[in-house]
Amino acid sequence: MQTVDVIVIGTGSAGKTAAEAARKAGKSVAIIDKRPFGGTCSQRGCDPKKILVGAAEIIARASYMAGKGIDRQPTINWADLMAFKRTFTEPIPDNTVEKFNEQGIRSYHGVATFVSADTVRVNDEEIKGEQFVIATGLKPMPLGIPGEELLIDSTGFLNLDELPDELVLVGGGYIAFEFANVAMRAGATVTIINDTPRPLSGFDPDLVGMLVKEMEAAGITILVNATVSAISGEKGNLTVDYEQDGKKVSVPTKLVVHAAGRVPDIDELALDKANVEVGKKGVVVNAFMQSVSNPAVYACGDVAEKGLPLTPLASYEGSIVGTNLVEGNTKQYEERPIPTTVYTIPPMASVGLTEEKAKEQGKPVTVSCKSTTDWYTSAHINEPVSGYKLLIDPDTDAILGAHLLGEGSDELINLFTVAMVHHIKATDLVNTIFAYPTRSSDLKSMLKD
Ligand SMILES: Cc1cc2nc3c(=O)[nH]c(=O)nc-3n(C[C@H](O)[C@H](O)[C@H](O)COP(=O)(O)OP(=O)(O)OC[C@H]3O[C@@H](n4cnc5c(N)ncnc54)[C@H](O)[C@@H]3O)c2cc1C
Ligand SMILES: NC(=O)c1ccc[n+]([C@@H]2O[C@H](COP(=O)([O-])OP(=O)(O)OC[C@H]3O[C@@H](n4cnc5c(N)ncnc54)[C@H](O)[C@@H]3O)[C@@H](O)[C@H]2O)c1
Repeated sequence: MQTVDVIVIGTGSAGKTAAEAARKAGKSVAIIDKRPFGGTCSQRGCDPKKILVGAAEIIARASYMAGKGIDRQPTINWADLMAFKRTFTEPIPDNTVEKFNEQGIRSYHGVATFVSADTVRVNDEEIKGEQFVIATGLKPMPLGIPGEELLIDSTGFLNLDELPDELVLVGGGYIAFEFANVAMRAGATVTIINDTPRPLSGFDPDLVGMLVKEMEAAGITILVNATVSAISGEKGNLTVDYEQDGKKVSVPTKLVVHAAGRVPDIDELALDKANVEVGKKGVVVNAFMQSVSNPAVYACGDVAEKGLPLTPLASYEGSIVGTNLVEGNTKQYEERPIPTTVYTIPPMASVGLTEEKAKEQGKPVTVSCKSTTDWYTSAHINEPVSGYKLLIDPDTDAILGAHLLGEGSDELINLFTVAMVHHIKATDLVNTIFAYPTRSSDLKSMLKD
């Protein structure tokens, strides 16, 4: 049996970061993954998604300018776009293993399962470790409905060789809204079916309302209060049953995509064998990202019950674990403003407090909310919708929350984040000179409001 100092399960942003830090400090490290090495973001998530969104944005931008100087509308060649996407995703597993080899990290391909508190099995091999890192991410939430096997998940969508001309997305969160825009701009008829009254529930409802209106105007059907209860038929000829306001409805479609949420990927780990406590959102950890029930085990990334399931947080948590593996528990998870963007067309981005949360906390805030569709940054590209909501502390002038909709919001949100993290006041930002005309230069007008 092999024995190492540290066994890392999962080769995504979290696991990789922790493994590399431990190895750099001289620990012997084994890393295991059951899928092609490299994790979700680079192969099945953020990065390939952004390639498809990038193409869809070209279609949208051209459509805004139809009759205003752009004559011929471009179209998406799905097969070519997928081939381009694969030039990014396909080299990742080999490159990842090569990098592990160069660093002296031993890599194992297969499902990892604890057989006891200090031993993990992969295929037929058992590896003994002193410390463990669980970084296994999330998987699509089982829906428990008849015909569930007829759904494809986000990975299936990102690997489609052909895009059918109609499809249904089950769920109304990040994945549904991003994929809906891509598929619609690639020529498909798209329906989003979300069970709650509010899709994209973590974002500001006023901006979500503006986005939904624009996506509907562009041709996407968005159903709310509608719960998918069954899928039937066969590949390419499916029926989706849903219940909306007490009524049962069936819609025919060609493809149904799971976008109804993701849950910790832990079923195969046999965590009970390692005495690792698990909560609803994953492995329960303390501020050091260490299991509260077994100090030899750390968890980071989406699978840890801390922070949002986003790539920058997976790397951040991985670096905390890396330090604590090497130096003992010295680095703690710090709460801080975390920006997030949903890559719809246009994108919507958010950081810090929402208006609802401020009300719940009884916090005095000055709220400004405006449509910016007629501002130059949107008007010069004839963008159909944009807007913002800002929350400022009336006593200290601190920015408490920023919520943005419109082209460039995914970049502008980072400026707000810098201001919040480094305590730059609203007035200081207003007194800064920004390049014009840029979306960042709108920040002054937003804050002066
Ligand atoms: C479609 C999609 C789009 C996304 N877009 C964005 C975005 O734009 N921006 C953003 O910030 N975030 C985005 N995310 C979220 C982001 O991808 C995740 O937050 C991030 O990848 C999490 O990294 P991780 O290291 O925690 O887990 P992962 O990268 O998921 O890695 C976990 C690894 O563990 C492996 N594993 C699981 N169980 C076992 C086992 N028992 N044995 C061996 N190996 C195992 C898996 O195969 C996987 O490779 C997106 C997610 C999806 C699905
Ligand atoms: N841009 C990004 O950063 C990005 C993009 C994609 C995914 N992600 C990450 O991946 C996670 C998962 O994304 P997601 O979109 O699958 O989940 P989500 O949690 O964002 O949204 C799921 C939605 O599906 C609804 N739903 C659940 N069951 C349903 C049913 N039976 N019928 C109809 N609706 C149903 C939920 O109410 C919810 O609105 C996100 O939370 C996010 O952290 C991030």
